[in-house]
Amino acid sequence: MAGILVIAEANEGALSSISGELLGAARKLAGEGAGTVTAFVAGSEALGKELIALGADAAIVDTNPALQGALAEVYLPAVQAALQQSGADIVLMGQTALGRDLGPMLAFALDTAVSMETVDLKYQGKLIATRSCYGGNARAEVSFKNAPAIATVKAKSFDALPADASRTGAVTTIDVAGEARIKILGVQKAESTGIRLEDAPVVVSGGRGLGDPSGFKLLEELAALLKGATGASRAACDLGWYPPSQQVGLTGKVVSPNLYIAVAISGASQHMAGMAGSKNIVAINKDPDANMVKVAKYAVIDDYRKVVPALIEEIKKLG
Ligand SMILES: Cc1cc2nc3c(=O)[nH]c(=O)nc-3n(C[C@H](O)[C@H](O)[C@H](O)COP(=O)(O)OP(=O)(O)OC[C@H]3O[C@@H](n4cnc5c(N)ncnc54)[C@H](O)[C@@H]3O)c2cc1C
Repeated sequence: MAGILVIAEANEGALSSISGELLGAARKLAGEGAGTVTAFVAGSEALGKELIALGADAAIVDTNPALQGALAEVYLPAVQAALQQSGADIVLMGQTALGRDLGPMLAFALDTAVSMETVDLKYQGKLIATRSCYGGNARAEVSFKNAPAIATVKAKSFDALPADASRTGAVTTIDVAGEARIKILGVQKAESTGIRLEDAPVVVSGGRGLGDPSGFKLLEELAALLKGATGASRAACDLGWYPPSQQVGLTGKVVSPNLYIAVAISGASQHMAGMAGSKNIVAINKDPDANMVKVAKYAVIDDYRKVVPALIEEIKKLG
């Protein structure tokens, strides 16, 4: 057995961004000798073709409608069938609502182990996974005694490859689903206005140093001018100053924008875990020794109440 099985995810008929990122990771491993890449997805054959374009050598599409509820116990026998069909000895899935349950469930069923919160992967004759541990303060490299090696991969850990419509590969269908012991009574969408935090090219985040929730109004104004989104540290969210859905960090969203403006955020490791991949970091902080100032490309050392309004005025002048 050799090869990689990627568990792709789709939402309302469209592939989720984690699917492309997992295929980016799988292609890297394939380049290091891990074998061919098979992608599994629940939905239509068209999704299978999209997965081939994004880097899969073959795709297995499960057309059973029961999988649309994205319950791990319903997915389990389907993924086992895909694993058998593909002959893969590595399984990659997202650190998502589905992957968080499915990874351990699959590992238990197959008497193997799972690397959760995986942030990097390499293949050196066997899979080696790097994962966050100790609340994001350290990273551990793990390998696997048994096969298959299973990893749930954090969003934004790998880049998706550009879709290449000229790539070819077999798309096969299966119709397998487990029994659901959980009944979904309803689905409530999180309210969101404007650009999604995870997709925004610019993120302006605020922390406890804002002093009160009104500081976020300024940050929202700055973010809107830069066509970006507003995020927050956990401390600010825990104080009830900003919605938890906008929290950046280890236990929040992972973002990698072109520009991350951290306003009154100290730069704790758990916050950094969510934004360290940003291309350019700007810190606005009173404390020159704050960790965020140390990692930033540019820093303004002053009270944000002076800096942010001045920045807004200058940006407005640019038109
Ligand atoms: C298991 C675990 C998971 C966690 N997950 C997350 C997570 O996902 N995301 C996250 O953010 N945190 C997370 N945390 C919390 C994290 O450890 C920090 O406590 C938190 O990030 C601190 O938030 P902060 O930077 O806003 O606040 P503080 O650390 O209090 O920093 C406030 C900053 O504001 C500056 N400041 C104060 N006043 C002003 C002013 N007027 N103008 C300019 N600057 C000013 C200060 O100099 C300071 O640097 C987690 C912790 C644990 C244990």
